[in-house]
Parts: sequence; C-alpha cells; structure tokens
Amino acid sequence: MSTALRIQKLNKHFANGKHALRDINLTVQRGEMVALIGASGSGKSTLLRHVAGLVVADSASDSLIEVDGRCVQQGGRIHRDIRQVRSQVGFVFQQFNLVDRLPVLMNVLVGLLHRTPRWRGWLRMFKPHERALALEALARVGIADCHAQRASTLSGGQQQRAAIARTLVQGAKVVLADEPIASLDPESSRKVMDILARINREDGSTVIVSLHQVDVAIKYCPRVVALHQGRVVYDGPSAALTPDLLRALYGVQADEILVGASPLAAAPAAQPANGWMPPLAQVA
Ligand SMILES: Nc1ncnc2c1ncn2[C@@H]1O[C@H](COP(=O)(O)OP(=O)(O)OP(=O)(O)O)[C@@H](O)[C@H]1O
Repeated sequence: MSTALRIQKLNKHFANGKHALRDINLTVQRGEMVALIGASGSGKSTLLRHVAGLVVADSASDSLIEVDGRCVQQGGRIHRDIRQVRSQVGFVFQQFNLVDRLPVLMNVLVGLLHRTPRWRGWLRMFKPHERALALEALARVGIADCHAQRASTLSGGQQQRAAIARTLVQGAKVVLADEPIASLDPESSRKVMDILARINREDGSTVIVSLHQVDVAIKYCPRVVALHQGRVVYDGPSAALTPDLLRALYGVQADEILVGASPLAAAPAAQPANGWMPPLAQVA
C-alpha cells in the first residue's frame, strides 16, 4: 500500500492571529475514503485547502505536505512544481465553483485544462474525444442529459455532481471534498455521497471528505479524523466513534456534530476500495 497524503507538523496562524491548525500529522493511504469531521471552525476547510496548495502553512516551520509522494508545500512555501501536483488533486467545494453562464459540458471540460495547450483552453477548443470523455463523466454521475444546459439552471445537487464529473475528467487520484453536501437536501446529499463512494471503490481514488454530520461520516467512510480547535483529537475507525466518545472529545460541542439518524444514515454503507482499517489512535 502506498501513501496518498502525508502531512507533518502542520501549523497555521492567520494574519489576525487565529491559530487554525495545530501540529497536524496525518497519513492517508491510496484508496482510502476518510471523513474529516468537527464542529464549525474546527479547521476542516483550512486543512483541505493546505493539501490543495491553496493556503500556505506558517513560514519558517518544519511543516511538510506531500500528495502521492510529491511535495505540495514545505516550511510554508508552495513547491515550484505545484501545477503538476494540483493536476492530481480534485477539489469539490461546498458551493460547487462552476461557471454559471457556461454549459455544463464546458464546466466539466475545465478539468482537462491542465493537460490542454493554453490557447486551446482559452478558445474552448476541445477535441471530440475530450468531449466524449466529459460526457462519459457526466453519465457516471447521472446527469448526461443536462450537458448542454447552463450550469446556473441545474439544481444544487446536479451542480455538485457536475463538479465531481470535473474531477473525473481531470483524472484526479486524490479527491478533496469540502463539505460537499452542506447545502443540499437529503436525497441530493445521498446521491453525491454515493458517487464519491463509487469513485473510491471503482477507480481506487483516495477520497477525503469533510462533513458536519457524524452519521454520514460513519456510513460512508471506514476512517474518521476528528478535529477540535485545529487539533486532531481522533483518528481511527468510524465504527468506534460512539456518542459517548464524541462527548468525551467534544464536550458540549458534540451536539453540533451528533445529529440524529438522518435519511442518509439508513441505507447500507458503501465498501471502501481497499478495506483498510487504521489502528485506533486517539490524540489527546
Ligand atoms: N482567512 C482567514 N483569516 C482568519 N481566520 C480564518 C481564515 N480562514 C479561516 N479562519 C478561521 O480559522 C478557523 C478554522 O476555519 P475553517 O473554515 O477551516 O473551519 P471549518 O471546520 O471548515 O468550519 P465550517 O465547518 O464552519 O466550514 C476558524 O476559526 C476560522 O474563523
């Protein structure tokens, strides 16, 4: 088994002095599906954005972030080959990040820009086989019939599925999904989570998804990393995350992530790509 993500000694202070990430050490193996949970403000988005190289860690530190053995950033400096690393990392945002006025197909083709000559990208000149690839990705997420519509005309759930299709054409080995279901209804949320689980299972992609709801994390992800005030307070099997343990880890904040059984939690859980279960490791 090889390592998809390695984070060492990651600390982040924002300009306003907020210490958002505290000594994060985390390793994720290829093919894992990992949930990142924690109350609002615990650092989930900040952590994922560091992995994508969108935010830099504290300077003059020993921090290191690698994806698939390639350096994203070290000691608070983004690596000079970041474009190459980014081409391996798909990012799914809570608010979809599609270009509203462009057709869905064109939005998905954006995933190919990293391996398309710039002039072709600017002119939006994609080849027939590239369009076929995008259509295939849209079919996989169940919205091929919407390919010609403007992105703004899709429902939130459909837009999120288009955003996932974009990571499929990108050929991302690692998919980072930052609260992808936070603004969706339960049915759309289920479809989006099912698709992420399928990508993990069928393509062997590593999926790291931040979630507010612990029940959804337990249903879909064999491994959970829990953050509290910028620290990893739990890293282990989701099955071991009992309400009592969550209350011990989070105190009164546990109620924020301990939602009752949602419709998403009722269906059978998806199987992970590699069935890997990390050892239970609690960090004080
Ligand atoms: N650009 C910024 N400048 C200053 N503080 C920031 C900035 N971005 C995030 N923070 C702070 O860092 C902390 C972690 O924020 P982050 O968005 O990572 O949390 P989160 O767990 O993703 O929260 P949510 O679930 O509400 O999205 C919060 O206290 C937040 O206010």
